[in-house]
Amino acid sequence: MRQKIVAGNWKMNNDLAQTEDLLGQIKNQWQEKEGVRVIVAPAFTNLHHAFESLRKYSIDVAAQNMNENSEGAYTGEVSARMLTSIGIKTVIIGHSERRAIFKETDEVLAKKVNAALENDMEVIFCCGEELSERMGERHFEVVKSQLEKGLFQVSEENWKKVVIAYEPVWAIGTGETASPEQAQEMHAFIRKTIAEKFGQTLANEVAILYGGSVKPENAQEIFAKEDVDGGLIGGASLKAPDFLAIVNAF
Ligand SMILES: O=C(CO)COP(=O)(O)O
Repeated sequence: MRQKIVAGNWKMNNDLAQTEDLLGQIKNQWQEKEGVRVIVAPAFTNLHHAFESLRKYSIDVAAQNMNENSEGAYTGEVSARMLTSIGIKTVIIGHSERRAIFKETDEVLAKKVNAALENDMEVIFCCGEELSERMGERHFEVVKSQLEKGLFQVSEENWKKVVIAYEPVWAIGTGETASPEQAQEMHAFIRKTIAEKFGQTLANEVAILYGGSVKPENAQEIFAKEDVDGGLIGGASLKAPDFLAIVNAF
């Protein structure tokens, strides 16, 4: 469903005490911002704590990854059912770090998306090109292919549970953001690509977030763009004042 979203991807940061501390700061300074949905994604070990801690707040908790299988001999992995059993209903799938470091292919990501949706979870599906691909003017082609191979198997009915995050790899953790115009251009392209396959009405209903060095200083001009429905925030989501300033940038 199209909505404004600010999601914090904490990545592999924060042990339990640090998680308690950051959540405490967020809660202390929390003022619900009408029309903006806020999500935090701590590491697996802290999901249960975060979910319980935020129960009385309108802040959702997401996982950063999950395995595509339902159960079995997959040492070290976590299934959709394990997540839903502790209240987690949203999962980030296909982050560029998962693709690059953990070699997750489009095919595996498609299976993860299906497994999440079968378990009635919401998916935040990440896509985005690397610097060499942008320099070679292949960025549209790359993102289209990621969407087609990883996401376009989703039934029309299930699109309600899909959020897309466009995260150009060259802008992640580098301090370099895509310009608001570059973000808008790609977001419009993503919406057009969805419209071509599933129709404009459905495409208009999909929330598309931007991620990559979003900070309080640049959030407002990025979020002001027509096809940008919010942000997936890395580094700045680890500091409560910065994260909440980004929420308030809407
Ligand atoms: O990868 C990101 C969010 O998923 C973005 O990270 P940064 O905001 O640290 O660039």
